[in-house]
Amino acid sequence: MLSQQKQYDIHWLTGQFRDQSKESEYRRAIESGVRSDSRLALLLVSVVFAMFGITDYNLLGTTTDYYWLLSMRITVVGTCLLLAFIIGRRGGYASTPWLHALPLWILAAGTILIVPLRPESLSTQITAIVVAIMAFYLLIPNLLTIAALASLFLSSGFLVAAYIYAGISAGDVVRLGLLLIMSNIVGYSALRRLERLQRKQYLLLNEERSQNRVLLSEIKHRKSLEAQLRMVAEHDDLTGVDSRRHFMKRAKALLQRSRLEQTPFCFFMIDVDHFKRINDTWGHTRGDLILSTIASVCQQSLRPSDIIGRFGGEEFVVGLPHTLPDDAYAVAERLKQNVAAIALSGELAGVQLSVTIGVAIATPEDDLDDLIAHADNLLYVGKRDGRNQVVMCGEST
Ligand SMILES: Nc1nc2c(ncn2[C@@H]2O[C@H](COP(=O)(O)OP(=O)(O)OP(=O)(O)O)[C@@H](O)[C@H]2O)c(=O)[nH]1
Repeated sequence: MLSQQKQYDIHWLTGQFRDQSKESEYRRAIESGVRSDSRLALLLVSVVFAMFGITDYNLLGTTTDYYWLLSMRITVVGTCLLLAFIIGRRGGYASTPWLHALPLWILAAGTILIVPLRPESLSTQITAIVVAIMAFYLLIPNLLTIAALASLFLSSGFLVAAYIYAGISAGDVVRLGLLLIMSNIVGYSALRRLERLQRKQYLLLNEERSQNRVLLSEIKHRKSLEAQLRMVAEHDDLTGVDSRRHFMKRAKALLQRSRLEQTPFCFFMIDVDHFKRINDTWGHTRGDLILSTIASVCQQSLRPSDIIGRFGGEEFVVGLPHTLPDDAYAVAERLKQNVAAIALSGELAGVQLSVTIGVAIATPEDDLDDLIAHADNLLYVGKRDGRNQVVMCGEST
């Protein structure tokens, strides 16, 4: 809890996270944005710095001092452009903050150097220094500490140069110093506020993202739970075929559709013969195994469009949409033969299995309960007549 609080703590003076790993993570996150902002700001500052060469010419003409100033401006602008290029390419805000600090120090040094070369234009330069301080804090994306140090270097360097080369009085130095301190305080406060706000915004965004992630995984988990529940509800857990409830739902829908489309629909009621004897002889566990083997053989004997469910105990039901009576009869026969051909292994080897099947054909008036009743009656006939047979509307084998 304490370390989590530390992670979210922002230093009052630097405007950075107290937690170093969090700070590095933040810097990495904003890296690409900072890179392009830095590059753009350096390009603009270079253009402005170079343009002041015109005022140099107006004031100095083609004197030695002018050429000194010109060389200085060319050096500063050239270095800033080179740095803009390097920062744009690989100016890692997290790993190389000094690369972002360097242009500030170069610009500050260049600005200070103007004083000894153009001491008579000090009043204009004071305005330029105040603007430069603001630009350091606000225009060039930088860390608060870097901006503050470079700005203090600019302010103090300018004051010293003004005192030595422009010959201003000690009183003027104090007045100028106060003005520059004020500019620094304003710039510093504004950037500190910005740094804090950006970090808080970053934290909120991160929090929102992690909440979204939790929510997504929760949704995923619920969906998989739902799927599992549906699977359990819709399937018989011993045999894997449809549960009775699910089968009835599907069969009702298929029957209704076949009635609407006026297509044939057939229905099987399948009962394993003498299953009580199997249970009594081999026990319930082996009985279960036999039952699920029969179910899977039944399922494999059907088309994918047919549906099969466990009606209860050792009884299965099958719905066959789009199936004519003769075809249904053939399917039931094949199913019966496939069950009879099951060759059990181990101690069950030699156990002969068989099923009796009642096949009902849906008439336009029949609902599902009618079909079940018809198939059940036919199944009863088959059982009575010796089992291991298919019975369909009076036909039997
Ligand atoms: N192992 C096992 N046995 C079950 C299951 N459900 C029902 N049974 C048994 O299936 C047997 C069905 O017996 P009966 O209804 O008398 O019918 P039968 O012995 O198959 O005889 P016929 O249907 O007349 O051929 C009963 O012994 C039930 O206990 C089950 O899930 N597993």
